[in-house]
Amino acid sequence: MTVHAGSLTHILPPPPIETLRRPALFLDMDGVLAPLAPHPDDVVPVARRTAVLKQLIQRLDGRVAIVSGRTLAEIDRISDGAAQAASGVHGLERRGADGVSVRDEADPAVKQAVAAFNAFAAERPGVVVEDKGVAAGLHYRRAPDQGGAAQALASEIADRTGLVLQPGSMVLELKTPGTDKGTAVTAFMDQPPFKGAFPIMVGDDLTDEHGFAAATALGGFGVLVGPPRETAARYGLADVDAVLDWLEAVAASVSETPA
Ligand SMILES: O=P(O)(O)OC[C@H]1O[C@H](O[C@H]2O[C@H](CO)[C@@H](O)[C@H](O)[C@H]2O)[C@H](O)[C@@H](O)[C@@H]1O
Repeated sequence: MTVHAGSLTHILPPPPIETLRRPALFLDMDGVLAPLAPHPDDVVPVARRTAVLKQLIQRLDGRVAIVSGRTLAEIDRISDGAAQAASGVHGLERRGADGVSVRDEADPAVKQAVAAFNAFAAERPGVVVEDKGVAAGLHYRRAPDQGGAAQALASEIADRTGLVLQPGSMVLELKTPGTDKGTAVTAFMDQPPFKGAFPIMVGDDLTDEHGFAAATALGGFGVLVGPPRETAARYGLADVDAVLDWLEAVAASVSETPA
């Protein structure tokens, strides 16, 4: 899917709460449900996040999915197992509300990418490699001066192997081709309990633009978390605390809405 981000010249308004009818929530993890941290392992379960996820899943009859670049195992670790429906590694891993998981077959070139990333990181303190099986991540948040060299390496591997280069927040990922967060949202919306509901994608990264576009195409909207930028999202929230406040308000409002 091609993402056409709209032009943005103003701060986006917060998403509505009381007027939502049968919402389906698609929630990004890092930068949305959890604040960014120096290392991926630094992100740990938090009681407030786990509680609101459980409450929403119950009150929305299961229409809540975490849609992340992390693996399903990482999503489960950070959310304390609260989320049944989830998509990991930008749509390459998917688990429905029924608990059934599928994972795309890894492109064999991912192993080459992991080896090249490990060799790169071995000589550069602070650079972290994440092996996600179907994708490889090269993190330079703790070594920002290595961003240019990391970009050159990842681009060269992508050009040579056909892996998809996915830039993120101080990370470069090389993915098995075929999916993104938009395909994940679309696939969820074709299945119970999401089918026929009003899709809302909440995200912060460029990777989330695919989810915003998919939610919009299916009659819903996107919510951009963080500073204004060119985006396909219609609404905005300032930060993780504002996201959790909004989710708690949605949960409270749903509990008051007659079935
Ligand atoms: O789609 P998301 O849920 O936003 O996941 C995107 C990536 O998140 C993780 O990396 C990012 O968060 C780390 C912890 O805050 C941070 O240290 C790193 O710099 C960020 O890029 C995760 O490690 C990746 O696998 C995800 O793709």
